[in-house]
Amino acid sequence: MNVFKFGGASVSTPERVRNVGAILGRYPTDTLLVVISAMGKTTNALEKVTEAFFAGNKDEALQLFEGIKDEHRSMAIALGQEDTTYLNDFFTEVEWLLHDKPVRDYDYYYDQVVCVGELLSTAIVSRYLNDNGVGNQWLDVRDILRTDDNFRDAQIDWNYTGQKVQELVLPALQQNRIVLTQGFIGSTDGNESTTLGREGSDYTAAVFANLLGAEGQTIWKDVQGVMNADPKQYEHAQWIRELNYREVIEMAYYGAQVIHPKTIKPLQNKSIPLYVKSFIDPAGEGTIIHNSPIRELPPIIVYKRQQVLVELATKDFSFVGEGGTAEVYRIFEELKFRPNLTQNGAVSFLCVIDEHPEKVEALAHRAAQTFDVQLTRGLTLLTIRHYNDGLIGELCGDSSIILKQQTPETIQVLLSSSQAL
Ligand SMILES: Nc1ncnc2c1ncn2[C@@H]1O[C@H](COP(=O)(O)OP(=O)(O)O)[C@@H](O)[C@H]1O
Ligand SMILES: N[C@@H](CC(=O)OP(=O)(O)O)C(=O)O
Repeated sequence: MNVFKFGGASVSTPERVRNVGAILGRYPTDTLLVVISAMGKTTNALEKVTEAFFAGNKDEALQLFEGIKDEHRSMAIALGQEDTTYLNDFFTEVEWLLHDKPVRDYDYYYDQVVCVGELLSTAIVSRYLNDNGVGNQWLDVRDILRTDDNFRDAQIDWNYTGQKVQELVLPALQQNRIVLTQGFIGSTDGNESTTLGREGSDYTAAVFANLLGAEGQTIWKDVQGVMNADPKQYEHAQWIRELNYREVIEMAYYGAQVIHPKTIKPLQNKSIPLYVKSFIDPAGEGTIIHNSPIRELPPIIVYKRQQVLVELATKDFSFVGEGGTAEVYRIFEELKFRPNLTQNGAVSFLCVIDEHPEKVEALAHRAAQTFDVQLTRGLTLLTIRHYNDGLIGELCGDSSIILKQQTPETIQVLLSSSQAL
């Protein structure tokens, strides 16, 4: 039994959906749980619908949603489906909500609207596959994956979900060999939809791999495998044949956008190998990620752009100390926000955070009760694991270094110019 995950890029066009069929055709006897994300950039488009609705712009929200409906209908038609009425139930679920006035918080509405992206993509792909000789059963993951009601960052109830996997997923796999379901979404015990955090479909796949005791999980992407840097940001990026869980969890933690950081733990806990393979070249070797030590790794490079340096200084020249540091972390916890880098001084505390305007403002506002606060925006945080001096010089280029932190394994450099490579 294997778990496959197809991301938004792999189902973004009719050709790519057909390609998913061709990839599944390469595994004619395997039992496969297939987790799929929303098509292309649908999640971003649904976020815009939620924003308009919550801002009270009902007509705009409905109009934006009309565009999403059209795109999905066109996709279904391009895949040879004459009757697209089976999509209407999903559309209606969202439209009912958009006709109301918002009375609950933003995150709740976000999850109720955004979850439809995954429901639509899996419904369309499942039907296409069934029509074209790849028999499969579609499951609504919200009947299986139970979470708490921490909307937009819902936490999984592993016991309940494990029971449902036994009751619903295993029999479906035994009967139909291929089961298709949604990544990224779940549901509370009150049947409210939830989401697991952006790019959370990798994590969904890992949760199922863990609960099913899968032989392996494969993530199908538009790259050859995991590279030592994002090839869109660094032209000399090299493919890495083999990695271990520890290395990947560190890469993801520092911001490498290739695998969702939560994905590794459920796999590591059951020693399930993770394969990252190319949906463009499915016969290619890809990358295998497992538990064993890897002897030689190239430098691994991660850029995080749009960073903000927050300088907190005590107002009366007293030490920051344990109390001040604890206060800063309390604020981070309240805001559900994590610093990418921190540095303690005697009377100051520095942190580097993502440019998330509302959270940055809230952080500055809360911290100003205790500290003098200064913000510097538009910075780039460069992290290199297994670094060497030549590479640091090359990557920092002409940018000035504002902050540096170094261990024998990892160096992090905050650069003044977002023009840095
Ligand atoms: N270290 C890396 N190795 C490979 N790809 C990376 C890496 N870091 C970032 N990426 C980016 O990840 C992209 C694929 O991920 P993504 O677009 O999120 O796929 P999907 O949403 O379909 O799962 C690649 O096109 C590449 O630009
Ligand atoms: N559709 C969700 C979940 C996801 O994981 O997508 P992708 O696999 O395309 O990164 C998102 O865009 O956040």
